Amino acid sequence: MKLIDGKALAAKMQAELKVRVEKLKTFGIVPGLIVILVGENPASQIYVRNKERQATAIGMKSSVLRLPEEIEEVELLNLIETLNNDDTWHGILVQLPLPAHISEEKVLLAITPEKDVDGFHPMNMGRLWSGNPLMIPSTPAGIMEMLREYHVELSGKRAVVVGRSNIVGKPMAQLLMMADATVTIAHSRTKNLSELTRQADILVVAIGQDRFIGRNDVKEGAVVIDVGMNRDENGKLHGDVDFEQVKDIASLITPVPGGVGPMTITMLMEQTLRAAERKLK
Ligand SMILES: Nc1nc2c(c(=O)[nH]1)N[C@@H](CN(C=O)c1ccc(C(=O)N[C@@H](CCC(=O)O)C(=O)O)cc1)CN2
Repeated sequence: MKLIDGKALAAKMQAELKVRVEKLKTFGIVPGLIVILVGENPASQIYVRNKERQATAIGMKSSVLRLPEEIEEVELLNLIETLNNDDTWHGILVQLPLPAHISEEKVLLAITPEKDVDGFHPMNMGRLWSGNPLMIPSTPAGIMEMLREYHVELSGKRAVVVGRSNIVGKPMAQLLMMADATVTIAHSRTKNLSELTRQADILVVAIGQDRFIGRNDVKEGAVVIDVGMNRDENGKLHGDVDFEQVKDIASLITPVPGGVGPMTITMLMEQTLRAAERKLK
């Protein structure tokens, strides 16, 4: 077994992004990312702080708008509209999850697709599925970078994605398909799931269930990517894959923490930089 070190790859990419940011600044463009956080979800607060820190560390302009939990949906939509028209910001993102009284669908639709660095706007999702992406959701984009970095051959390989969310499962499947893998999407209602996962050369698990995939669900030599982040009663973080059971079966495996997570934020920086670089064209 070899570990896929997401933390190390993210650090390497950040150094490369910093160079690109400096270059863009010589053309008078300072890439800007604005993050909107509604409420006080403790995990979201950490992710948002990390996004701001990372953006600043690579030389980008960054700000976080912290809004009260009880903000009205219309107020949030108006704010997004103002940011859509503000040239300071090349990337706008709304941290998820949102409070229950706010429609996630309406909010994501309000962000102009050119600034939607999360790639969650239906137009960006559609463009990805049409094979002509503008913005790609950060988690699957980061996974593709990891597979590239570790020279994982995808063409003609059997990939199984467990999870069908708009944020990870669906875009992941499409990116793997664009790389000529033969892709199956499985989910919580899939019958005989293990039969499917055992056929996977590349297994991506994003089902949100603690250590859901074990020894008997993985083919010998498979590449296993774990998107899960589940905290146990002691606060210890576990993936959707039982790392201890699977580590000696897989040829490559991502740890949790230190695998997919760090790449998610770095790919967000990359998308923001790309959005700013488009201003040159
Ligand atoms: N607007 C968005 N909201 C959310 C997204 C997203 O991509 N866009 N994804 C997640 C949260 N998320 C980024 O926002 C995120 C989650 C986790 C990590 C990470 O680095 N995890 C670490 C472990 C952290 C810990 O100890 O808790 C790791 O895996 O090593 C980065 C980003 C939902 N919301």
